Amino acid sequence: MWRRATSLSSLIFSSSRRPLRDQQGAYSLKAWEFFCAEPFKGEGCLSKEKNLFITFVLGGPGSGKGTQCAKIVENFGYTHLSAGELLRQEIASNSEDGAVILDMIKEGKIVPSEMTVKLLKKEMESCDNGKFLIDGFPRNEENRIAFEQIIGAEPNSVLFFDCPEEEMIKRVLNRNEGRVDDNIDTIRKRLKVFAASHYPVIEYYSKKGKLYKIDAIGTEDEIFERVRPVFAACKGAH
Ligand SMILES: Nc1ncnc2c1ncn2[C@@H]1O[C@H](COP(=O)(O)OP(=O)(O)O)[C@@H](O)[C@H]1O
Ligand SMILES: Nc1ccn([C@@H]2O[C@H](COP(=O)(O)OP(=O)(O)O)[C@@H](O)[C@H]2O)c(=O)n1
Ligand SMILES: [Mg+2]
Repeated sequence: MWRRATSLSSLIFSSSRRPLRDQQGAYSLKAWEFFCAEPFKGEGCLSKEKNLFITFVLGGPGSGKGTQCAKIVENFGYTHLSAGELLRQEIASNSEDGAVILDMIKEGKIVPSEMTVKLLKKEMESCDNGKFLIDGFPRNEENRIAFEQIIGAEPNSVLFFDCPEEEMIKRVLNRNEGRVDDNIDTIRKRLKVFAASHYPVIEYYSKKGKLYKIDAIGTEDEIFERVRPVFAACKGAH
């Protein structure tokens, strides 16, 4: 069950251009309740003193996660951690893990969670900012559980960019960043992995009332206008 099916999401992400005034008021109040919950104080290896405020950013390959994260950072002062980017940096470092990771990425497979969470943890620990956008993670239940166990934190909220497969394929093939996995064969494998593994994660956060499903079709700016109210409602709270 999506949040969209409930009052909040239908208000935030409805295609209606001008929500009614009282609807906007209701939305603001609810968004405040959901998004501005007490920041999580890390209880795992991350300092207990650090107030963590975590948003997971999910969606298939090419759904626009990275593009929208850049806009959120610019407007709302988050630190962006892309799981895929951290894995690519690990490959570039020529470490032992890097060799394993390269093989997995070429095949469109999900890298063992402890490797990915180790990289996320290192970044989170070395960052003064406690507000994190974690992009492309968790991609499956194993990722989700490993994060909870190793970091000792849960996300405050989860964005899910909902995009049709044909649009994702088109965008990835046009991405032109020289990635080893942005070719049609690997994309098809990644889409299969995505279809097989993302739903339980989405469902888990939906049941917790933390999921915000966003229609990922439109221009980058149009999509950001669907994202903005979610963060704007909370600006100044952290
Ligand atoms: N709304 C959009 N419409 C068309 N192209 C987009 C849109 N958002 C992002 N793109 C482009 O699609 C490609 C994939 O976007 P990206 O943000 O890297 O997605 P993801 O991180 O989900 O794989 C990039 O080349 C990006 O410039
Ligand atoms: N949590 C994650 C994130 C990415 N990855 C790997 O890294 C690849 C690229 O991830 P990405 O998030 O940069 O890809 P996009 O969705 O941005 O296209 C994935 O296809 C996986 O092989 C992973 O194994 N586990
Ligand atoms: Mg990306």
